[in-house]
Amino acid sequence: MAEIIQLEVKNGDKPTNLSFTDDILSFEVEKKNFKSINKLISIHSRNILSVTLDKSNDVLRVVIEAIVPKGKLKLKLKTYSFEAIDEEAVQSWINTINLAAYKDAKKAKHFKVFINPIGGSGKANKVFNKLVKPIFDAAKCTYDITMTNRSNHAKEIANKLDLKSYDAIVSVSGDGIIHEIINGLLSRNDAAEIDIPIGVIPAGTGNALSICLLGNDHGISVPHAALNIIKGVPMKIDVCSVTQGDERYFAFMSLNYGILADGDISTDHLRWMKDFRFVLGTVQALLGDRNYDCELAMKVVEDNTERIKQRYNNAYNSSSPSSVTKSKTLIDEYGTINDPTPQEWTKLNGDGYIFFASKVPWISRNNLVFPFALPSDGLLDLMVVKRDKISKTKVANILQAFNDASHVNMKEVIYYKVEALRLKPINKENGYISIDGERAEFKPFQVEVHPKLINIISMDGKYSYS
Ligand SMILES: Nc1ncnc2c1ncn2[C@@H]1O[C@H](COP(=O)(O)OP(=O)(O)OP(=O)(O)O)[C@@H](O)[C@H]1O
Repeated sequence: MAEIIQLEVKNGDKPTNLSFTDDILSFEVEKKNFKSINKLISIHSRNILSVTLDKSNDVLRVVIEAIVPKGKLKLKLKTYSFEAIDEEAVQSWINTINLAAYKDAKKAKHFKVFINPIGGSGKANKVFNKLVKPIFDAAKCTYDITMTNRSNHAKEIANKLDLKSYDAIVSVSGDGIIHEIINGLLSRNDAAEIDIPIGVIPAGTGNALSICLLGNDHGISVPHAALNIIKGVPMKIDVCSVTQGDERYFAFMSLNYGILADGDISTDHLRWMKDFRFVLGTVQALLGDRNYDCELAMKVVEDNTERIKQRYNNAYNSSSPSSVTKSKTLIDEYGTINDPTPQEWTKLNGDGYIFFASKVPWISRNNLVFPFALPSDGLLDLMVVKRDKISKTKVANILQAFNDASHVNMKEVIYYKVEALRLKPINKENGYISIDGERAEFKPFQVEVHPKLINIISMDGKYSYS
């Protein structure tokens, strides 16, 4: 039986116990508006931000700051305070609980925070002050804030930042600022030695990385994301280098050509329509019978959707990580495909509807397009839907199926695991190419995956697929 670590305290005049067992802290508090009725509070150690001893006003108090569930999906910050009886016992109890609460993660981290004031339709600053700041303060974390004042501002600062002064760089915006931070870090002279992790607060319109880290339900929840930054440990992710003409830059999410890129980028001016703009843009592209003829060359490691699925199942279903330490090694153990034997550049010429390569499983909320994407297998997942013998209705069905990833069972959807690819649109002067969700120049591009270049903060040490 697990050891119960108990501390006797007083709640008002009444003696009571704070007990900790099996990673759960539990105690009784009076029910609001019902003085004589108690309710049991149970808090998992990962939700405890800090336990401290308050000696002000000549009374010794144990103060517990925690993030507790509010309804099914939300979390809220709560403070509990009890009068301590024995100073020596309380100090040793507090040390034990704080150790259990943080495990491998560093306590009281110091962050460099970037807030994009135009991110998420101008809400990012309010999101930080109202939701993130109280949680960081309760966890005794400190921070220097930069409000970005132009495009590439975060990139320029990340490029020159004294990285030794911080435990993590935190982005309070959408995926665009994360893209900038990664590009700033990887264009430094000391890029090869960088190990500072990036923490993600979803405060933009596109928050795909946060959804990948925390799942479809929690990925846009700011308290979940703040907790993940406080309690998480670095998780390595692959980054792609993209060459377009003379330019070279880095992408951490996706490269997209075809109706999905058109649907996203061509409707950028219709942001007020929220998610509906993607539907509208994609339908327009479908009905407009646009042509996506291209030359696609790739270094294929795996070209059979069934085998790709099997490898994914081996990676994620054969072991269910129960702690941060165990899950941290899961990616290293299973994330790399054994004996990759890349074929020569395979060429796939022709017209199609979708040419979409990604390092991340979710491209947006409710769109699990790449359920086999792994953070650090050194490979890009490429999805191709060819035009041959496929109706427009079928294409619409495929798009709808992204919701529950059932498109992977449709024979028209082909997946490849590739180390590198080159895409050259043909018979077309203008069109849309989207890289990390932003419009890129309409030019041929070449992509290569670099394994484990960047660290992202994660509590679970893996992406979420649900
Ligand atoms: N003060 C600023 N004014 C204008 N643009 C800015 C400013 N600060 C940052 N940016 C730019 O805003 C872009 C969008 O940021 P980000 O993607 O993080 O937020 P978002 O709300 O998700 O935006 P989007 O809707 O474009 O995805 C970034 O690429 C960045 O270059």
